[in-house]
Amino acid sequence: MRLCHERAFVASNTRVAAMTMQDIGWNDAFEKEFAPYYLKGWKPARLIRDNRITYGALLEDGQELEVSMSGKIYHDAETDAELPAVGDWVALQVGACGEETVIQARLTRQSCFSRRAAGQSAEEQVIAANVHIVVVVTDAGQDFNARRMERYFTLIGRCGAKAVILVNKSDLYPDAQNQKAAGDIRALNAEAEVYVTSVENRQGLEGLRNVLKPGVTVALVGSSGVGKSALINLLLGDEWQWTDEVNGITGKGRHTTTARELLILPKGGILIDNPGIKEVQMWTDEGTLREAFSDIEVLSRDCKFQDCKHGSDAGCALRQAVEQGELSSARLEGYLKLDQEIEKLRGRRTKRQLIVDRHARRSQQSKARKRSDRELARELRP
Ligand SMILES: Nc1nc2c(ncn2[C@@H]2O[C@H](COP(=O)(O)OP(=O)(O)OP(=O)(O)O)[C@@H](O)[C@H]2O)c(=O)[nH]1
Ligand SMILES: [Zn+2]
Repeated sequence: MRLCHERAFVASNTRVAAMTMQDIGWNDAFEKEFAPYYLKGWKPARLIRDNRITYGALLEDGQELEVSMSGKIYHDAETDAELPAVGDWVALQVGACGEETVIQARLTRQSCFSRRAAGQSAEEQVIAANVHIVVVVTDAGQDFNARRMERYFTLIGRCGAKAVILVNKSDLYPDAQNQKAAGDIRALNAEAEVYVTSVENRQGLEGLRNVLKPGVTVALVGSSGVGKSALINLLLGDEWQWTDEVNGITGKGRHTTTARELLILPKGGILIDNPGIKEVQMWTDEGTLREAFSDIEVLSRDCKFQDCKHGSDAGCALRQAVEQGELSSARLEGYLKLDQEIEKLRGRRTKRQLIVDRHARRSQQSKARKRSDRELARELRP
């Protein structure tokens, strides 16, 4: 079968063209889940671009296809979060000449990096699916914000990914300032890998390079202007110079931050770049909140009253810890604010659930009505 709308993904970059499914994130669990789809003649592919109506999908043979969702996938999804997203593995029914290639199924996500959608919606927004590592880029100056970092950690923890933090632009700040920022970040999350880097001077990047291995999917996030694009260009650029094939990966030369993209790095690793994320909004649950602030949770057991609001309540252990310098007041404020936010989120989620339930009931009723109409019509048929 010849494919019409296929585009060579990496036409003359032999190193990437020789990649395997594992190089782009495939593993045994996906293989097992895919078994019934092989029987239908469907092909596995990873979504590398979200064009809203269509998606870019990368197939085993290195071909990139423009694909669309089947009606079933669209209608079965109760929330946007269930729709295919960049990083998802899907089953494609590849169209013959002139026919569309259609996503017939989405494989179970092994992890999912998501946030609450902007605006009033309580709906989860998937940033990237099947992510192993989230790299947060920040700097020790203007961008540094421990509260925001806490939020990143909450989201990353919920996703089950490893956190790698780059305190970038180190060439612009005194070493002590860079080290202090890195130390503050480590204090928030002992498991995070924190590196002081200068993309400009190509310094401090060994740690990141070490986690970028074939098959490992990395999502790159951070405020605007912290150096994400510069970093991507560096990671891709090295190899581009090697291969003399500057347009090999994106087909348009240097990486541009216009759409969500999944990039296969020439030296191994899969990078998902999310230019859209200016500020991480929370999509989380109480459990994750408690985990992120487990030290405060433990402290609060010493509050005199079990329902202590940690405000002006008498005998508040948290306030006392702040007074004694054992807990930073900013961190306590962050904790209290997150709590409020989750309350609000829960309210919106309940409301949304009601709407979904009502909708489901209505469509059940209308289906039942249609069924009984059909039965009646059949009975009345001469
Ligand atoms: N001095 C210095 N400048 C850097 C460094 N890394 C990046 N820059 C510069 O900072 C500016 C912004 O970097 P970008 O890579 O465009 O930032 P970004 O995170 O991709 O920003 P968005 O695309 O808006 O999300 C550019 O002029 C970079 O050259 C660094 O380590 N040191
Ligand atoms: Zn208290």
